[in-house]
Order: sequence, then structure tokens, then C-alpha cells
Amino acid sequence: MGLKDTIISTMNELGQKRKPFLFIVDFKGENAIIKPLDNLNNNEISFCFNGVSNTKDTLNISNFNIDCNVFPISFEQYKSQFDKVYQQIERGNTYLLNLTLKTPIKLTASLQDVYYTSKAKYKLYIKDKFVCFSPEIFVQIKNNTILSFPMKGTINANLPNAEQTLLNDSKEIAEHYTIVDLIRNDLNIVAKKVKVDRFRYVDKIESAKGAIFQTSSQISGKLSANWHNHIGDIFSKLLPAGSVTGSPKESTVNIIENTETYHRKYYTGIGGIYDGSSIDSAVLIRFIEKENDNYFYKSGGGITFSSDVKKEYEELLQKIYIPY
Ligand SMILES: C=C(O[C@@H]1C=C(C(=O)O)C=C[C@H]1O)C(=O)O
Repeated sequence: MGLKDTIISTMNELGQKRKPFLFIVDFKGENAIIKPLDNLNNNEISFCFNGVSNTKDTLNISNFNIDCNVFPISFEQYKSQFDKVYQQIERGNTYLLNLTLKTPIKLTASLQDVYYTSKAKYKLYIKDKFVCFSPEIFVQIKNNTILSFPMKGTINANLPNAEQTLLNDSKEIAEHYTIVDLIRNDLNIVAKKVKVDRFRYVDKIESAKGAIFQTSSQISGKLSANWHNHIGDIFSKLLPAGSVTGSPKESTVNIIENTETYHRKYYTGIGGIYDGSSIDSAVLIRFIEKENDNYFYKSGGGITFSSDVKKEYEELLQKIYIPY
């Protein structure tokens, strides 16, 4: 839990100097890429966060017809992991756990082509490692206010009445309350006057496979004016992100480590930029990783007492898409 000391001190020092930087931190808080923005090679690292980018939109595209063939794990394989999580829920060790997997895919283009052609709020490309096109804001800091936007709740937008079905689903409502409580609690560690500004608003995400709806909330709190000097400490107290762990955070992270059969690495970590006066950051979900010459799509979803294993398996697969 939290960040390695050297990551904390590097972020603190850059903030103290008001030096703009990019930060990318893995799920365990053990590895990070932290680089001043004036020292970035955009062939090695490319980012576009809410329109702020070190690349031009259409540069370098060699292939516009990108698709991925998916080779999902079998339902039985998924169920055996789901059952392990469910046992832990029954024992009371967790009541919301985000179970994730890596699915082999065949890509008809390079990671860099995916970066340039996909459409998402937050895009990040690290040469030969991964591309991420995330819809989920982690934390923003502006005018001494810290804001977080946990996302929880997913439905196929092509189902009849999809948006209302998602909004009325009691399992999704319960899961969303849990995550909002967890993030309120996390923000209270670093901020004052924490409150929920918007509860369960709906985003629509388009892809070649069809659209999905996802629900998020906005929570905010007040930071002291000297927050720039403590950026590393602030992020260390908030990580890993609650929406991709579950609750209660510490015991849930232990169960994740003992249940998941692969390493998340930078998937479900965070990426962001500090521009000298504000911060914008994303949870690194919707994520394709390259390992040797093989590609994997990492995805997952929240499991609770009222989860249905078939629906969770479908959600995992539904989230394997490239948004256009
Ligand atoms: C972990 C993922 O998604 C997380 C789980 C969600 C859910 O359970 O509805 C929604 C967004 C993410 O915070 C993923 O997309 O890979």
C-alpha cells in the first residue's frame, strides 16, 4: 500500500520546484516513470490527458483499420477465480473486490497506432510496453481543491433501456455506494471538507464492438495551499486507487494478490501530469500490454455478495475494446 519512498521524494521535489512533470505509477506503487515535461521523448512516451498532449493527433498513423481478435479464458477458468473471491466475501474479509485478468489478443496494428487512433479522455503509450485508453479520472487538483471521480457500474448500451437498467440495478447501486464511501474516506486522509458533489452520473463509451454505459461520482475536498510541496505524500496516501481494489482496501489488496494469476504491473496504476499549478490524473484501465511479441488486454470488474458469475464474466469481456 502507498508508494515507495524514492517515488514520493521525487514527486515532492519536483512539486517544490513547481517543475511540470509526467508521472506513471504501477498498481503496487513500487515502479514509476516520473519525467519533467521538458525532457520527454514522444516516440518513447506519448500522452494525451484531457486534450493536454506531447503529440499531434494524427502523426505517425500507419494503420487505421485496427481491430483485435480476442481469445478469452473459458467460463470455467473464470469461475474458479470468482469462487475463491466469493469465499472471501462469505468469510467477511472483503465486501467488494475488483477481480482482473489478462486476455490474449491478436492486434492488427502496433501499440503506437492504437494510441493515435483510439479516442479516450486519457491516452498513454509507452514504447514496447503498453497502450492505455482510459475513461476514468483518478484525481484532479486545482485551486487547492482535490477532486476524485470513482467509476463503478457497467452495462452494454445496446440492451433495451440500458441506462435506466444500470441506474436501477440494486447490485450496482450497492457497489457504487461502497466505492464512494471508500474514496470519501481516502480523501479525508489528505483533505478537509470532503463532500459528494455528483452521485452516479452516466458516461457513454463508444467502440467498434458497440457502446457501454458506466456510472461515476464526483467527490471533492480542500487541500492546504502548500500541497505542491507534498504531491508524493498525497498520492501515496491515496494509492492504490479504490475503484480498482475494493473495500476494505488493505485486506482486499491481499486477497487480490493471492487470487489473481498474473501481475497487473502498470494496469490499474495511475498516470498524470502536474503543470506547475494543477494536477490531472487517470486510473490506468482499458489497457493493452506487449510481452515479447504477444499482446494481452487486461480487464476486470467489481465482485460483491450479490454478483452473478455469468454477468461478471460477460463484463470482463465487454470491457475488451478499443474506443473510437
Ligand atoms: C478494472 C476495470 O474497471 C474498474 C471496474 C469497474 C466496474 O466494476 O464497474 C469500472 C471501472 C473501473 O474502475 C477495468 O475496466 O479493467
